[in-house]
Amino acid sequence: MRKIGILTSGGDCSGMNAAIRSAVRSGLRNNVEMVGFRKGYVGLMKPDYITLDSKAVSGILHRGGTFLQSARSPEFRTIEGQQQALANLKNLGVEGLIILGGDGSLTGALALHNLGFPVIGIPASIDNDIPFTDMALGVDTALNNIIYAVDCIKDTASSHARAFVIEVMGRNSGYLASISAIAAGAEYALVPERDFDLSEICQQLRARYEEGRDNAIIILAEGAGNAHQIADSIKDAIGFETRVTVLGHYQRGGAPTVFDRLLASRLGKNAVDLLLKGEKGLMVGLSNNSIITTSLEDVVKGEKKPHDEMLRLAEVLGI
Ligand SMILES: Nc1ncnc2c1ncn2[C@@H]1O[C@H](COP(=O)(O)OP(=O)(O)O)[C@@H](O)[C@H]1O
Ligand SMILES: O=P(O)(O)OC[C@H]1O[C@](O)(COP(=O)(O)O)[C@@H](O)[C@@H]1O
Ligand SMILES: [Mg+2]
Repeated sequence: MRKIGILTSGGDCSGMNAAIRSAVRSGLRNNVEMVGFRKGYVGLMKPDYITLDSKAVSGILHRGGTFLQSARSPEFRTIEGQQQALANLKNLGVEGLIILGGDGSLTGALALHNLGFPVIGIPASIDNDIPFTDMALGVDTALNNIIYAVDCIKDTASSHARAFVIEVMGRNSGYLASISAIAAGAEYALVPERDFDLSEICQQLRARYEEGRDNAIIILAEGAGNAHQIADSIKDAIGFETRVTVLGHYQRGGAPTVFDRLLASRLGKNAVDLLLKGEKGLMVGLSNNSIITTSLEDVVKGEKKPHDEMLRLAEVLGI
């Protein structure tokens, strides 16, 4: 293989830059020309690309976001958009493509694979909603961002005897909410995967209040409800003073953690190795601290299940 392309698609996350750097350096070491498409599938369809030499990827390992930029592209969902991308790849002499992104981007990767183009996917989304990898890129950094914010909010919640509803991202996944609730010692994690009874929660908060515990942290996954409505319900039911903090895109940026830097470096290199071995239509992932591969078809069909042990742990801790 003489030329490999790489792109970052969907919601950005910390670790994307580190993965690009690793893939580029691995490719160059094998005398492969590396090109980066800008703004995900948008750049693939235009085409908008840059040649990536070793210098182009220096100084980016520690930076959040993606220097190739990312985008969501409705046009790429159409067969016309995909054919356009394919034609550009052929014209440019690109023989393999590495796609970093979440579940949507990997569905796009499968579409290219099904059209006969060699593709390897790298799971990258703070939502951690991609099956066949314990962790996607960016999840660990996002969790650390959340924990820092929750620790800060806990201080002021305690000073003012308030209940805080802290909304975290995750689209339809409660992963960030449940794991950060465990790690930050929150009182509740409200997630789409588990039904909750707000009146029961209010009763429990009142009982805690009567015991002298006059502040609480409720971490709400964005897909599980409306933070302001929940805070108002708590206030109306028990008179507890409430505040809402929506952490928003703060969660997605910042210097990647050591975990994300290492995972990114491992996945980037492995993606190149696979293409050079003639493998295609696969996603690289992490399982039991080893790099594994799964067909993109299984990834797209699969569903990420909440980890039983974590659910039990949350239960034992009363979250
Ligand atoms: N079913 C699909 N077929 C082809 N491309 C898709 C499909 N779903 C998503 N994509 C492409 O992937 C992009 C990113 O997907 P999205 O779900 O927004 O983010 P993420 O990849 O982070 O989950 C979309 O804007 C679209 O271009
Ligand atoms: O950045 P946007 O376009 O506002 O999208 C926000 C969404 O992106 C995410 O941060 C990441 O999701 P994806 O990885 O699927 O793109 C979600 O948690 C959130 O719902
Ligand atoms: Mg997604």
